[in-house]
Amino acid sequence: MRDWSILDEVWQVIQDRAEHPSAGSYVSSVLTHRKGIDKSLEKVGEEAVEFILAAKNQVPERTVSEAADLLFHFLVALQASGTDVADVLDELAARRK
Ligand SMILES: N=c1c2ncn([C@@H]3O[C@H](COP(=O)(O)OP(=O)(O)OP(=O)(O)O)[C@@H](O)[C@H]3O)c2ncn1[C@@H]1O[C@H](COP(=O)(O)O)[C@@H](O)[C@H]1O
Repeated sequence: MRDWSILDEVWQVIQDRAEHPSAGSYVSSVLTHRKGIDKSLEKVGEEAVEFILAAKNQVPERTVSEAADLLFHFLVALQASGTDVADVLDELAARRK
């Protein structure tokens, strides 16, 4: 099984964009959007719907692509909400039986 380090890598770059916004960065454009946090929350909603449709219609390649979009936008939204992904992982770990 592939390890999950790519999620950590993407999370780190999102932190970096939040601390040092840069022109030409998509993440920066979302985090500094005039709509504020609503922009990233809208993206999570859109990508969730696209993922659901792809999975429901059993289109494997599209399901993978939409799942990646959803994970990415979810991480951006966590940052926008001031939530540390480490707290989310701790919460999951605490639920292990
Ligand atoms: N994983 C992603 C990723 N997935 C999707 N996207 C971008 O998300 C945007 C959303 O596209 P859509 O078609 O959903 O919508 P749109 O209408 O074009 O854009 P919106 O106005 O709705 O946001 C596209 O511009 C994609 O390029 C991503 N942009 C960045 N990343 C990661 O974030 C890192 C930092 O990116 P920058 O901040 O751009 O340097 C990259 O190295 C990647 O690892």
